[in-house]
Amino acid sequence: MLALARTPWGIQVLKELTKLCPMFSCSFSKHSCKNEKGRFKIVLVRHGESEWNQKNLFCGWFDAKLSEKGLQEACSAGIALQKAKMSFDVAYTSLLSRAQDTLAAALSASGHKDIPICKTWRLNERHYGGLTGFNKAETAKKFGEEKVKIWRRSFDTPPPPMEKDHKYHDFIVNDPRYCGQLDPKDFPKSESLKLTIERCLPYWNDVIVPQIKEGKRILVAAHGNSLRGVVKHLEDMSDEAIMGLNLPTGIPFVYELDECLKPLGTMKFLGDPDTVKKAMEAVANQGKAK
Ligand SMILES: O=C(O)[C@@H](CO)OP(=O)(O)O
Repeated sequence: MLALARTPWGIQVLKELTKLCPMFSCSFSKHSCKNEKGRFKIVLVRHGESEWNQKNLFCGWFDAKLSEKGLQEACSAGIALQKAKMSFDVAYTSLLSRAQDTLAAALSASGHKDIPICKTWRLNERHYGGLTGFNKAETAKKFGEEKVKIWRRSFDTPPPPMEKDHKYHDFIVNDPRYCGQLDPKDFPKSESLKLTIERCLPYWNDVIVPQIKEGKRILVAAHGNSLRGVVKHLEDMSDEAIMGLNLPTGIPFVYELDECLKPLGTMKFLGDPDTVKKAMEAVANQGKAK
């Protein structure tokens, strides 16, 4: 079976078989399913509003802090988790403060004390390259809304690269939080959603998935685009469909997963549907010229 999976035509055969019988992929996945009948659950949350979200700036790997509203959103996320009676054994987040601070506030507001927290650059926001620090509405005015939509939401068109003389280049590349995790020569210069998924998925598959399969209750606090990557993967969304997804800040969403980690439906937000809808539209509209 493994030999088959190593050849391109073998991968195709396995994909076709998997479509016919989802259990097939489960039985031959790297980690076998522990709970044959049961369902798994995973909770994901985009960080609360950051100071750069508030100013409508492309942020990416710049370490913007939470705004006051963002901190409140994070606390409300925790209260929503508590109301939904969600408890967690382990949490995952990025190396960026806005995600870590959201996680800390949400855990504390939901009454969690001292659960292990794993931090990885692989859950960072997508790198916004040369656009980092620019105002989204002004960029749309300059280059057109269509171009900005492609930079923000297309699957595989990365924004222009961040050159060495970019205002924020050295802040990011010399940031000590990456020491031991990411070699300066491996720093992205800009990332499309496709590239974001390529660096995020190995962590998802190798670290988070085995924990889900062990029955661990997991909370992931990350970013608009790293989470869009996870959602695309989980829901097997097309490159076109994912363009339409804008995640709101600070509202947790839950996936129920079957024994093969396929979602049993789409994401369920722990929030009032009208508020969620408006918050998603507001994120989409950030790229409109004012
Ligand atoms: O600026 C960013 O890093 C992201 C998330 O805030 O923005 P966008 O929604 O435009 O991808």
